[in-house]
Amino acid sequence: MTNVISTLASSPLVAKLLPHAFRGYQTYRRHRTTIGRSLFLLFIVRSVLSIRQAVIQFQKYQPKSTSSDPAKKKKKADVDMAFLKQLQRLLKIVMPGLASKEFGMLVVHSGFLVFRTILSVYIAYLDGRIVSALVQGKVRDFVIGILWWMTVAVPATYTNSMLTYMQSKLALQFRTRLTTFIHKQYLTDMTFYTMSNLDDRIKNADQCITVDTMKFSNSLSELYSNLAKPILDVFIYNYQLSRNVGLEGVLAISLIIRLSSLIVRTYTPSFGKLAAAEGHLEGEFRFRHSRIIENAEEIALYNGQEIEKSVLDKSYQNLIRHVNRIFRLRVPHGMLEDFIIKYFWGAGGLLLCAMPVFFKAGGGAARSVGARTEGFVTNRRLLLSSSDAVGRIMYAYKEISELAGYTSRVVDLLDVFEDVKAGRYQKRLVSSVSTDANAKQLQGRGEIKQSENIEFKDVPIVSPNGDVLVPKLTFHVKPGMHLLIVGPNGCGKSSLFRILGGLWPVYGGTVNKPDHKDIFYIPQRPYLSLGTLRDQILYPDTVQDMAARGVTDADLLDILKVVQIENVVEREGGWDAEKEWSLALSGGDKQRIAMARLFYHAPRYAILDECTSAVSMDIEKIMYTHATALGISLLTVSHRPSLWQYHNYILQYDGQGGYVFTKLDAQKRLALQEEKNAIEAKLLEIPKLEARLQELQETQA
Ligand SMILES: Nc1ncnc2c1ncn2[C@@H]1O[C@H](COP(=O)(O)OP(=O)(O)OP(=O)(O)O)[C@@H](O)[C@H]1O
Repeated sequence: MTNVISTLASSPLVAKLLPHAFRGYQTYRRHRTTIGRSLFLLFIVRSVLSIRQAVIQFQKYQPKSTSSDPAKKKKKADVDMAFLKQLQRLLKIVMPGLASKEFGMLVVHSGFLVFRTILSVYIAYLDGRIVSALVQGKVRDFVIGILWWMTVAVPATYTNSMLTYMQSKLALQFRTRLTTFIHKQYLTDMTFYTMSNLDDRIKNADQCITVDTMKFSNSLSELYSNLAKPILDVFIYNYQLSRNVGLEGVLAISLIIRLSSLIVRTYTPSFGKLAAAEGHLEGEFRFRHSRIIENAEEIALYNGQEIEKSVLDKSYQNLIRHVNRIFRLRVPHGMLEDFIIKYFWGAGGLLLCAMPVFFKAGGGAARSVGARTEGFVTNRRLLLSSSDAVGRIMYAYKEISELAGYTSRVVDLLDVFEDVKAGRYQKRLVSSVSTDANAKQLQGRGEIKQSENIEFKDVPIVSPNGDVLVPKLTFHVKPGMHLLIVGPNGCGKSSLFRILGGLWPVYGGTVNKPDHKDIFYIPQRPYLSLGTLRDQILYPDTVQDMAARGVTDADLLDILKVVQIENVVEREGGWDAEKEWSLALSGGDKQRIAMARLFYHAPRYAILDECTSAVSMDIEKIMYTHATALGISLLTVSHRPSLWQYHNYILQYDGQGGYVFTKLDAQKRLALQEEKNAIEAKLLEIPKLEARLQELQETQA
């Protein structure tokens, strides 16, 4: 090392450069304050520019909104009158009245808040007394002060812990009220179905119900603590301060605080809108994940990982791009906020505390050193607490904005509930709707009447996209009739059942139908609920309903014997076994369980929508003959010719909006069967003809 230095020192280049370097250093020493100042100035200018840029960037950036209404889009999630109205609406739900448990908890919470402020003021005076005793060398006063300090710590720490406890309890209580209310709305009037199938506004109701309500409740409860206490603090501390240092000083500093708060508010990005948009993107991301779990088997068999991964990645990228934007916006905003709250107000506060020392305010200049020290320490503590309180109020603005975001998401959900319950749907319609006739049809409303029989009179079948599948449908089913419904794919066969089940609106004509419990529906992929094996047969009845009907496990086993699946009880571990039944049972097992469910309920009418596609012909025969023997009238959708023999009426769609509803007598049945056989034979010919055509083409080439 020494060698290197001596070699360098003796080098001619260094000898040449050294005088320049020395002169440069001398210049720097002479101007170092100027350089320092310039660098500092540069830093300030750079910071201001970056804040400006962030604000411009924020103004340019508008988070995507789900609403199609431009007026709504503009208003959503801002801290304004609309927000206050929305909040008031939710407050009525989470705190139903002055006699509610939540209001009681709020009063207790407020009591703790007041008590803590009183303790803080006392601690400020105690601090002043202790330091004053120290400065004056009064040992006895000092020790007494310390003992009091330790004594006050007991109620102070208890109050702090209770405040945290009350805040969490309140959040939980709010969430419970809101979730209970939402569940009631969501699971009545088929709202869970209509809002996802007939309306486009909320795509991820699960996210809104689970995450957004939780965030709203936490945010509301936090906000109360973060706002109520500082507001109280500001009043109490400022009152104490004005007594100690004079009202003018407190007024002057309050004015400075007010003006600087205005600056901070002006440059605060709309965190509410950003939080609402983040919630929306989180929901989308989660929804895409849940789709993969739902369709795992199909995706795996298609080997569709790559495409699913790209869909997930894209959704995640959208989310983190947005979150990153929020982070970037927070940097300059945090700087501005910190600068004003901690440094600018801090300097103002020191000036205020110095007033009784340098001037006559509060009789300060004439007092002893001990009294001046006591006054200064007390005032400074009061002031620090006061400025901390004002700071909290300022920070709370950001929290209010975020609360506005969560509020708007929850209120949007409630609005959609109300709308779909009243039959007001918002869905992007397909092009065919633009014709006048279709648009008119969508505005109309048909009649629904209670009846013993099922009867459609001039009822249009219209899909949620506004496609008119059948302009006017007329048919009926009475006890003893068994109706077969046939037609090409997508012509509206299952849609008829959706209208009958009350899922789709009746846009015209009259629908006569019996009570909901008299019509039982079995789809191609039967729904299996969470619960025991027994629950699968009873669904939607409960074990209590089963007992009330006088049905025993032995009766259920007899039903399973009819569909030849009684071994499932032993195989799966008894009636009380609980599993994810949709995974545990095969396609055929599921269809047999669904049939067993039908036999247990034995309704007046059964809708069988391709529900025997996975079982053999023998089982199919048993199912149909047993259902008929139980006196159930069947409405079957099926492409299987083997099923025709069990029906005596047919509703045949032509796929162009037309249909035929007629008796299916033996002759007609035979004719239809022959026609079907002929078509199937022709279809079988097609591959042979294609192969021959290819042979000929190859020979030609
Ligand atoms: N929830 C929905 N939202 C929008 N369109 C729908 C919805 N459900 C069904 N449709 C549309 O309604 C039309 C009729 O559907 P439907 O299920 O009644 O056909 P289908 O005759 O039973 O056909 P398949 O024989 O293939 O089961 C289809 O074009 C379908 O795309």
